[in-house]
Amino acid sequence: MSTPTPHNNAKLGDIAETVLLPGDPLRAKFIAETYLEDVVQYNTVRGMFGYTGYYKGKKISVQGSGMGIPSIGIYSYELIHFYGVKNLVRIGSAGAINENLKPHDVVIGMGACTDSRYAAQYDLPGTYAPIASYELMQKAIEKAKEQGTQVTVGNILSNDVFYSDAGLDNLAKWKKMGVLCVEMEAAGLYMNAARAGVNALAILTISDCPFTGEECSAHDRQVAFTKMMEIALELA
Ligand SMILES: O=P(O)(O)O[C@H]1O[C@H](CO)[C@@H](O)[C@H]1O
Ligand SMILES: O=c1cc[nH]c(=O)[nH]1
Repeated sequence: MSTPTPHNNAKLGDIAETVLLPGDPLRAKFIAETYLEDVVQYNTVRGMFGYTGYYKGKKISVQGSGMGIPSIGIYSYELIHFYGVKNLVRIGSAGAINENLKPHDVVIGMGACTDSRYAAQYDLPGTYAPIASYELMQKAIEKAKEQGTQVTVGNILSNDVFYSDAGLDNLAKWKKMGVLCVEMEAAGLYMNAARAGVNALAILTISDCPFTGEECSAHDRQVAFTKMMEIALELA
C-alpha cells in the first residue's frame, strides 16, 4: 500500500502507532495544541486534520475521523493498512440512553451495537458482535481511576441516523437491552480493527440526553471534553 492516500497526505512514518480519533477535526487541533509537544501537522486533506507529537515523552497522533461509520471506516482502514497503526482510540461525543448518564459523564464502549450494514462485507453466517480491545479498555479504566474520573463501562450503540424518522422509539428499544449511549462510529472502528488484528477502543463523553433534552454546546463538544482526552492520551 502506498502513501500518501486519497484522504491523508502523511508519509509512512509520520503517524504514531497509537492514534486518537475524534470525529471533529477541530477537537483534534485542540488536543494537539493543548497537550502535545513537538507537534507536526501531517494532514489537511478535506480539512480532516491529523497531527503527531509527544505526550509525556511518548509519540502519539490525533486524527479527525469525520462523522459516521463510512467516514471512520476510511480513516481507520488507511491508518491501519497504509500507516501501520496498532492502537486506535476513538474519543467522541454521545447521547445518553441510560437515564443515570448526564452531560460530561465519560463512557467506555466495551461493545458496540449497530444498525449499520458495515459487517455485510465480511459475509459472516450470523451477527457479528463488535467489541473493544480488552488490553486498551483495561488500561483506560486504570488510568481513569488514577485521574479520579468516574467512567461507566458497557455496551453502546453506533447509529447510522442522527435525525431519525423514528424519533426516540428506536433508542427506547436499545435502552431495554441495557445500551448506555448512542454515537455513530465505534462499531465500524471495532470491526476494522478486528479484521486487521489490531486494537481499538471508544471513550465517549455524554454531550446530550435525548430523553430529557439536556445538551452541551458545539463549543463544549470541541474543547471541553478533557477528561476523556486525558484518559486516551495515557494509552500511547
Ligand atoms: O463528537 P464526535 O466524535 O463527532 O461523535 C458524535 O458526534 C457526531 C454527531 O453529532 C457523530 O460523529 C457522533 O458519533
Ligand atoms: O450520535 C450522537 C452523538 C451525540 N448525541 C446523539 O444523540 N447522537
